[in-house]
Amino acid sequence: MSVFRDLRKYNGLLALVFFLTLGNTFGELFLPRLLALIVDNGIAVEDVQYVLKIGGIMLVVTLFTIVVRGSASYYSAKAALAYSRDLRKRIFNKVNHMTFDETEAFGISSLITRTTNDVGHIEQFVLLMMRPLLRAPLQFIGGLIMAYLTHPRLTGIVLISMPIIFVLIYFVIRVVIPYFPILQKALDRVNLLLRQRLTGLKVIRAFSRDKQEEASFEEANDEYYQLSMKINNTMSTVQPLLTFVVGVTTVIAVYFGAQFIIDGSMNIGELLAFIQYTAQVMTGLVMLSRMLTIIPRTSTSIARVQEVIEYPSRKVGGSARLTGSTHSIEAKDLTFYYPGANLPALEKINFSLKTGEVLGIIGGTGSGKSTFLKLLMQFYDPTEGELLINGQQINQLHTEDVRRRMSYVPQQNFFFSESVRGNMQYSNPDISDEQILNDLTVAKAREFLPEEDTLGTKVVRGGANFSGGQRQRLAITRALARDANVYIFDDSFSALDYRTDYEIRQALEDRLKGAMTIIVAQRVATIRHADKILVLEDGKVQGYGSHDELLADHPVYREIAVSQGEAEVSR
Ligand SMILES: Nc1ncnc2c1ncn2[C@@H]1O[C@H](COP(=O)(O)OP(=O)(O)OP(=O)(O)O)[C@@H](O)[C@H]1O
Repeated sequence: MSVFRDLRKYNGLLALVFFLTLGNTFGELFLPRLLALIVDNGIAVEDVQYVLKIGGIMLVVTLFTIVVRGSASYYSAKAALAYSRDLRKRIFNKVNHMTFDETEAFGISSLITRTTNDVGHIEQFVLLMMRPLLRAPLQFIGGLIMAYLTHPRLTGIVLISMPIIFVLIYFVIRVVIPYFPILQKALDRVNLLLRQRLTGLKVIRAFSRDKQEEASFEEANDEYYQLSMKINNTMSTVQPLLTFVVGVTTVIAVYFGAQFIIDGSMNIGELLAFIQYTAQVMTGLVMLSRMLTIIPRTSTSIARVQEVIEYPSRKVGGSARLTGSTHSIEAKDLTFYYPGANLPALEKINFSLKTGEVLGIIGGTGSGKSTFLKLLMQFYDPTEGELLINGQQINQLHTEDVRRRMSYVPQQNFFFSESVRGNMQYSNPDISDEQILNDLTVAKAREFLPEEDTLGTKVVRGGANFSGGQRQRLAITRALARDANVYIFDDSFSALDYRTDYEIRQALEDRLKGAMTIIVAQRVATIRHADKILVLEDGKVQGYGSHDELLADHPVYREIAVSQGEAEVSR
């Protein structure tokens, strides 16, 4: 199973744990034998020297057993924890390269549960496999052999209780197995609701949905509790039943052992040792039963983790490398369908853009503007037609080369809870303070930041300590911080007042002279000075040209411009 692939790295530790556990079990099997010798050959004949000698050996064996058991426990924990760390990393790396829709298909909350809770279950299993799984059969078989060597006939009598234990375990496992997948799904839902509560806080408050959210959470949480209780109740019946069987077996051993002592075929010391071996055999069985009950839970978790790490993630882009800078972008009948969609989100788009030019994209909601940007940044490959970068088909180019030359301001801004400087360094780790201050000035972000320690100003996660317009200006600064060939602004001026919008665009024009600029907007004012404007509607190009050309030739554009008071031709 590929989930366990990383365990191979710890073969050395596993071997060490194996030998330590072997030593531990042999030590434990040896002790009752020594006890029998002390009782029968020492105490019974009042030989103090013999008692002291065997007592000394018992002490050494006990110390040895303690040391090897402690070491086995330490090294097995070390291997299991290192393994689960590697597994979490593997899942993270896999998720890190998934596309948006792939992540959504799993569900973000489920991916979190799989990385934490499910990996935790597998870690527990690995820990159990290393020691108890070896110790249990060794104790069981070793105990049986030693009991047989002590008294074969009594061993035969004791063995009668074994099938009862197997039947018990079998029934419990059959009952609980179907509950585990449902239990993990219930936990996914608890996580989903919690996540929704934390990220959708404002919406929940604004619509006064706190009570409903609490009710939904309580319902999901209770479902998880009920399922856990059902599993727990079934599992917890095993332990007392097993203890009962073990107790009865011991009584049987003592009863028949006493008969054998009377008829002279057994000594008292041998009976004492025999009882201890019986206890070891039973402990081995109880341990095995616990592991068997953990298997269904683990197999559910293994399946869930395996599903992520073996997911055939859609590969975007190709292996061709881009050399030099990106100097032209061109679309020829570019068409795109989202996976599983019947209608295209973009249909037969044509345009071309060169260094130094600005492309404006305008269109109503859902017209395909963001989709076009996603194709450009290789979040998806085009379905039909061509999207060319420096004349090369984008789906043949390496994503790293394509994205490295682009800088992007998304529609929904996200910031890390770090200083302004830290957030800017996210797009360019080598940027100097002076450059950041310069870019803050271009994006008119400096004016709302304190003069003292401007770059050390704390940004709360998501940028929650700034207004919508301020966040847009910080996001523009972050995009400028990167030394790119293509700057993309996805509706990045929408929260700005007209004057600030205008001033920033003026400053950007100068700053981005040597690059390509793509501005997506709903406002004509934001894109009217672009060299070319693409007018999109329902994924199709309704018009393509400069502001003046479009005003003259395209009724849709003219309509939008008139409605926004931007119908006069450029000065
Ligand atoms: N991940 C997705 N899976 C399936 N369909 C999608 C996905 N994202 C967007 N769409 C669909 O593609 C079409 C274009 O969406 P897009 O986000 O590109 O619009 P937009 O012009 O950017 O709109 P807005 O201005 O509202 O952001 C819409 O009909 C939308 O429902």
